[in-house]
Amino acid sequence: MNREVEFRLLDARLGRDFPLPDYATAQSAGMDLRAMVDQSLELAPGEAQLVPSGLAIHLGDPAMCAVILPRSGLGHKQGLVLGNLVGLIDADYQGPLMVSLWNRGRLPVTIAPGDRIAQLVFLPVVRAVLRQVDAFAESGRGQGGFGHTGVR
Ligand SMILES: O=c1ccn([C@H]2C[C@H](O)[C@@H](COP(=O)(O)OP(=O)(O)OP(=O)(O)O)O2)c(=O)[nH]1
Repeated sequence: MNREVEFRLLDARLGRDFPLPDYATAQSAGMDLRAMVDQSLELAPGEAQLVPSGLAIHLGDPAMCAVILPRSGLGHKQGLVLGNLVGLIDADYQGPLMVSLWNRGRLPVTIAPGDRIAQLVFLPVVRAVLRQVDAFAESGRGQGGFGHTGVR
């Protein structure tokens, strides 16, 4: 199912010098986000910087959110991941989409204007209402967790 999400172009180079965000294949889950920086930037090993995507989105529907995720190739090969590990975009957020880029590798990484640096995935959200109780009804698992079922 396709849902419409409003977005604003904050950088005139998007759609002119660089493609607008789009799905790379018919079944891609993520839209690539580009580094809309004025000039190339270098991330030293261990360094994180907030990089503008040149876009703002407004989901406007509490049953949706979006997440910013690393690109697998960049993360695995160059160690370029996200400083917040995953970026969560709230339905009521209308500001610029920023990408926290973190070089977790051992070598510097150079980012050029327009480089595809991360991906944006839209997800459904279920919002819970908490109900306080004195005790839980028995579930069978109880408090078992953190490996209580063993490794094999
Ligand atoms: O990688 C990210 C993560 C978040 N955001 C924007 C959208 C999100 O809705 C807003 C706030 O994010 P979050 O709630 O995760 O941040 P916070 O540190 O809890 O700040 P706040 O107090 O502003 O909610 O910042 C981004 O642009 N990029």
